[in-house]
Amino acid sequence: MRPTTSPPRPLTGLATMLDADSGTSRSPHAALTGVTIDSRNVRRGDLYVALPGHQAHGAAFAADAMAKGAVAVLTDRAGRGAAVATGLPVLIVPDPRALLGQISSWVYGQPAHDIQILGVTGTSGKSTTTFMIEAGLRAAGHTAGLVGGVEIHAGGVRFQPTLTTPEASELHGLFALMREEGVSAAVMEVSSHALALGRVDGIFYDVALFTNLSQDHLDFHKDFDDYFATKTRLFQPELSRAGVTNIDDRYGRELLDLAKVPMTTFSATGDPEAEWRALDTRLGADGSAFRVVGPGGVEAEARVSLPGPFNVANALGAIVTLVEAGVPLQSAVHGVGTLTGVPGRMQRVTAAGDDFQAIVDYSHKPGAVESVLRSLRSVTTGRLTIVLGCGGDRDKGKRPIMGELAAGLADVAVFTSDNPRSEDPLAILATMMEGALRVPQHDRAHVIIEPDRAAAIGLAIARAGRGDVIVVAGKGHEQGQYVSGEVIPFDDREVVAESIAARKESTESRKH
Ligand SMILES: CC(=O)N[C@H]1[C@@H](OP(=O)(O)OP(=O)(O)OC[C@H]2O[C@@H](n3ccc(=O)[nH]c3=O)[C@H](O)[C@@H]2O)O[C@H](CO)[C@@H](O)[C@@H]1O[C@H](C)C(=O)N[C@@H](C)C(=O)N[C@H](CCC(=O)O)C(=O)O
Repeated sequence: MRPTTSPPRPLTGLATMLDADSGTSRSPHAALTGVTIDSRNVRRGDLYVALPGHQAHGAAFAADAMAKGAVAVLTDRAGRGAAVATGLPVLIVPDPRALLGQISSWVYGQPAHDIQILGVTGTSGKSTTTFMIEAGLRAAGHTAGLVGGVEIHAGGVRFQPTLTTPEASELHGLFALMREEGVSAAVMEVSSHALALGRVDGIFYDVALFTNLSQDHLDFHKDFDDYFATKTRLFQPELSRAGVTNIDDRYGRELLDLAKVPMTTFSATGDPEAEWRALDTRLGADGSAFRVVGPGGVEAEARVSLPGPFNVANALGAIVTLVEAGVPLQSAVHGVGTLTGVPGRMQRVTAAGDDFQAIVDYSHKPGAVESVLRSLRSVTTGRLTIVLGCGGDRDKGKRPIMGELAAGLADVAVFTSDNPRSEDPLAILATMMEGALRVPQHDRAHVIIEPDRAAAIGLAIARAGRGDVIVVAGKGHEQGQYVSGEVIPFDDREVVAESIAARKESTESRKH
């Protein structure tokens, strides 16, 4: 699979004549075949949209965009000078980002109108649920598409994304690519950044799903209320036809009062108030079985091949979303049950014969860390070890919470670096330790501080005993570590596999 900062594009954009008069343009008309906000990704025929940013103004790259073949520039007053200097046709508007979705949709020939689109929002479970929904769409005979933080599937084209929800210019290009690939229905993760920044403008969701909400992204949102309010925007008639919500989650229940589209409720704990419920749930180490009961007494036997109660909630949310989108219940249940794994989500790295389990998981938020530890506890016969860190230059409030959860729920907690960015890793770990110390000593995990992530993983694997479960949390499918402005190649799954091999080698050499 191709990792990319420059995603594949549709073969054909809609060549459209743009009337623009910059006063200095060489040509008053330009044929547009694409849109991009990043000069590094410009293709011949693109409209380059120069946006103001945190580091720079996009207009600073307008000349670069022109050299790569951009045929016009859309920007704001601040970007005018540099944009006009290119000699290209220039459009000046007060807020170019506010137009990005509609313009991109128009340039690519409104591809999102030709595809049934389902959206998934919430703090945890978005990626796994989108993979489940995609499997259900396929089971119902759709050529399916998927857009999310782990992978993008546009029919036969698959690649790795840079954002959970792409910018609007990229997103409409993706839907155009999907249309070319014959995709009839697609599911996508909708992040709160996307809703706040208008990345999904010009998209209409047939059904939108809310999974749950817990503390995250407070570096971007003013406070938790702002984070929740942003999520609720998806459930307004401008963006979606219908919604599905998890009423086991406090915010999923509150959403019922805030949504302005018809909502369907579900509960994985069998709450009688929910329209759809999971009953007789049987949790197992490799997955769970449960009975889905819906309105009018409809029911089906469901199976999810991913462990933990949170995957029962993900599966039920996926099934209800599929049914609301017109997929027959039996196809939805069958499709969801066929999913056997999502890269970097509770991904087992140890082999069947190993006497301990090593799992890599993307959990990097308090809610996710808590549910991963609670569900792994139920399948651990030995000690439960977690290796985790907290990102630098991001939501600092979650650091002590993560430290407290790890120290309170695991037997061994190894605190290590996870994208320290510009911060001192030891300073981040010290704040996590403050949280760990809130746990009374007799209940507290054995806490080890090792800022070198590879050494931390190696240490956890070397100490593993029979029946132990080691979860390496935070990175999941990601393949880099952000350190002081650089991305250093790092894949937890590879490092875990290498540590297991090193452990085997040292056991063998001790035998001889
Ligand atoms: C912190 C943040 O949100 N940054 C976003 C922001 O970057 P910025 O303001 O720093 O941009 P900048 O570097 O100043 O550049 C200004 C403009 O010049 C353009 N540029 C820049 C350099 C160049 O050579 N050529 C060029 O054209 C840039 O594309 C940009 O439009 O504007 C960019 C484009 O407008 C975004 O892509 C970028 O998202 C970054 C990559 C990011 O990491 N965002 C994260 C936080 C995010 O969106 N996360 C969510 C949620 C994840 C989840 O919960 O799963 C997501 O949906 O992924």
